[in-house]
Amino acid sequence: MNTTLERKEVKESANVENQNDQRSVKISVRDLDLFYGDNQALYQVSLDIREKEVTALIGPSGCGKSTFLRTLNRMNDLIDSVRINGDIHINGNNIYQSKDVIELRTKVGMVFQKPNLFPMSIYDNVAYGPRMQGIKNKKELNKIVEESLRGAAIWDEVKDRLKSSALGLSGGQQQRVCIARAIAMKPDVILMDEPTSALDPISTLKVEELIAHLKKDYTIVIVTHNMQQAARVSDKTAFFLNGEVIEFEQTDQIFSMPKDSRTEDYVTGRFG
Ligand SMILES: Nc1ncnc2c1ncn2[C@@H]1O[C@H](COP(=O)(O)OP(=O)(O)OP(=O)(O)O)[C@@H](O)[C@H]1O
Repeated sequence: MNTTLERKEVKESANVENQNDQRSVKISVRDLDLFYGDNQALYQVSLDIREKEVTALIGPSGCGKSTFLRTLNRMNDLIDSVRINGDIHINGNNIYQSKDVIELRTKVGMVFQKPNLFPMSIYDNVAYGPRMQGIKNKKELNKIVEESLRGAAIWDEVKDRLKSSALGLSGGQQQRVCIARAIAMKPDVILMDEPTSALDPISTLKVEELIAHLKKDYTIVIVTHNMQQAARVSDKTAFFLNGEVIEFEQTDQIFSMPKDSRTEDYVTGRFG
């Protein structure tokens, strides 16, 4: 039987280097610890997220999934008590050494659990970010808005009501407009924190189809409580428990042949 140390080494090498992976590493996380004041929420997280793949983060409530997701675009910086050790490189740049957090959040977009559109028209919601970046030309904005709404598979549903309030759309439509708003910033990476948990099954299916489509162009990291969803949409899955990554592997392996008994217990519904 392996010692704890040997198990840790096996786990870490599986997390960070898999010879079968052809795609290049987009996000590299090493030895990441995160504290809220005196409480540690993440322990020595090390993993590589590859470009144009969907990576799902699963695990029981409070295990650190959302905390980890938020480290990837420094959203935790907004919380005073947070302290972080370790490194995160995106496209080879150490994001905690860079001063330009706005640029980081442009490149690493985020979609939240509940749609959070502004109380303005559909058009203005999607054009908001590009306008903030200084794009004023009407034709250029029209093009960005149309391409983003098409990219989020909602153009046909809203093209005749672009000037109407975005808040008049259904929850599922609003969530796809949120995705369009993220796409309008031309990100590299899209983070999704339980993006379908407030949606009905049909809207959920549409967002899942959209995720499958988006991964042609974007690297996606998604937190989900729904294990069928992780199995349906993701290429890789990381299982978190008590702030640690217990196992990070190809999704089909996590669900059919997990290496760690704790992963198996979780994916077979024995706890969580
Ligand atoms: N803003 C915060 N201030 C202090 N502690 C926090 C804060 N946010 C999260 N925590 C703590 O960090 C730990 C991890 O929480 P986190 O929300 O990341 O877990 P999670 O796996 O995403 O949970 P859930 O699935 O319920 O959303 C928990 O113990 C939580 O109480």
